[in-house]
Order: sequence, then C-alpha cells, then structure tokens
Amino acid sequence: MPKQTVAVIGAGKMGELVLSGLLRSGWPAERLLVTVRRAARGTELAERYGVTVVDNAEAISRADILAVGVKPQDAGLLLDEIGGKIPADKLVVSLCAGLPTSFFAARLPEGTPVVRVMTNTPALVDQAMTAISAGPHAGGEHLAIAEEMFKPLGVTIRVPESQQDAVTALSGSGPAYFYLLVEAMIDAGVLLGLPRQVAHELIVQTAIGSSVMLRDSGEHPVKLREAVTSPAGTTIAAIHEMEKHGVRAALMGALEAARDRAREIAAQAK
Ligand SMILES: NC(=O)C1=CN([C@@H]2O[C@H](COP(=O)(O)OP(=O)(O)OC[C@H]3O[C@@H](n4cnc5c(N)ncnc54)[C@H](O)[C@@H]3O)[C@@H](O)[C@H]2O)C=CC1
Ligand SMILES: O=C(O)[C@@H]1CCC=N1
Repeated sequence: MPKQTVAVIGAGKMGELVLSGLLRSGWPAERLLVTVRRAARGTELAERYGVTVVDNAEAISRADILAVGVKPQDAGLLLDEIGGKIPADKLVVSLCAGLPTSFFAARLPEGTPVVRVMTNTPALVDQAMTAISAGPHAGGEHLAIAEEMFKPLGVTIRVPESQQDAVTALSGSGPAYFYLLVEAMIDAGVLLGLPRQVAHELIVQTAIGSSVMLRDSGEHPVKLREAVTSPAGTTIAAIHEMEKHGVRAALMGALEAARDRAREIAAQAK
C-alpha cells in the first residue's frame, strides 16, 4: 500500500484522470486530496471518488506529493499563492504542458524536487502514455515515485526534459489527432452512403485492430501498410490521394506547431 499522500492541485480533467487511475490501482482514497476552484466541483469529486477536498494551504501541509493539474496559464498565480510555503521535502509533480521545471523551481524553496510529467487522456482506460523527466533536485527516487503513480495508468517512459515539448506534441496532444482522423473517416463513410452508426463501428474497430497490431506484431508500420496495399488495388488509390494532398507533410507541420505552441506557452507564462 502506498504510504504517501498525493494532493491533486487543480483537479480538472487531467487531475480527475490521475485521481481515478490512482484509485483503480489501489491507492487508498484516504491518501488522496484534491483542491479545486469551484465548490460544486469539489463536492462532485468527493461524492464520486471518496477523496478529501481541501484548500491549497492544507494540501501542501498534508500531502507528500503535489501533482499540479492547473492550466499552464494558471500555474504562476498558483505558485504566487503557495510556492514559497511548500516545504522543500515535498515532491512537486507538474502535469502542465510547456512549463519547464525551472519555472517551478524559481517559485519554490531551494531544494524542492520537481518532476515533469506528460500523460494523456487514454489514462481513463489505463492506456496512457506518460513521459517523465527529472527537474531540479529530483533524483531516481523521485522518478520512481512518479512511475509508481503513472505506471498503473498505462505505459511510462523516462525522457530528458529537453524532449518534453516534442513529447507533448506527439503523445500529449496525440489522442486528439487520432479522434480527428476517426471522425473524418466516419464522415467519409457517410459520404459513401453508409449509415453513420455502421461507419462508426467499422472505423473504430479498424482503429483498434490496427493499433493492437502495431503494438503486438513488432512490425514496422511501413510493412503493415504494405501488406494491405495490393498492386492496382483500392488502398493504393486512397494513398495516392493522401500523398497528393500532402497528408504526411501536414502531420509533420501540425506536430511542429504543437511543439512550438508548448514553447510559446512557456515563454508567455508569468
Ligand atoms: N487535457 C489533456 O489532454 C492534457 C492536459 N495536460 C495538462 O494538464 C493540465 C490540466 O489540463 P486540463 O485538465 O485539461 O484542464 P482543466 O481546466 O480541466 O483543469 C484545471 C483545473 O485547475 C483548477 N484550478 C485552476 N487554478 C487553481 C487554483 N489556484 N487552485 C485550485 N484549482 C485551480 C481549475 O478550476 C480546473 O478545474 C494543463 O496544465 C495541461 O497542459 C497534459 C496532458 C494532456
Ligand atoms: O492542448 C493542450 O494544451 C493539452 C496539453 C497536451 C494535451 N492537451
């Protein structure tokens, strides 16, 4: 049983995913605290998960691990409120996109360990991809604590912090790209005359089947795609259209824009 108490500071969408994942993994509810801005949100979380709602000051005194789940744009204000009062033996785990750990360290007492984590929404079904980086004063034991929190929610990987903006562009935002592709292909099915529900079922199961093959076959995606692509067949006709429209370049540009946006968020953070 984990001995440490986690406080999710700013339990919105990601905070709730982390909270529910920790509970599913057996983290006891009495070792979980949450802070919120709206009282109604606190009541909802307390009723749904049996966790304790506290204010930020109580969270920093009672918890061992402070998981910061506020929007990056709100982190500065939060740290103005509590940063200087956080005892240096607490571990700060940032879930925030873009913000470097140095942003936290500059607003925390000297010596406070900070770990930066980028997870994603498939945490809801224990299929998250979580990348973990050590910031100032964080050693192996702190990375291990973050892994203990996030491993039950899916897969974890350690990366240097310098890679976190790219990670955010790939796996943090990644689910949205897949949902958009699925949405577009369902619409294509409707264009081809299929009932929407049928198109939905066909594409969702195809996405799941393809994903499981990608994970479990050990094959390179090129090989998997080639196996579907018959000479003068249907697939190559579709791929020809995609190449004409620059789908690969569009994806590269899109992920580059996401990485750049993470950098911009950091530059604008106060
Ligand atoms: N939504 C996503 O897919 C992902 C989000 N993230 C990161 O997770 C963080 C949270 O994102 P979401 O959950 O989507 O946002 P959200 O807006 O749903 O949650 C943030 C919560 O923090 C609360 N909050 C703000 N200031 C507070 C304060 N001073 N004290 C207490 N509570 C406060 C807000 O009321 C809100 O409920 C962001 O930093 C984001 O970059 C990271 C990976 C994926
Ligand atoms: O869109 C965002 O900024 C957040 C970070 C990664 C996923 N969602």
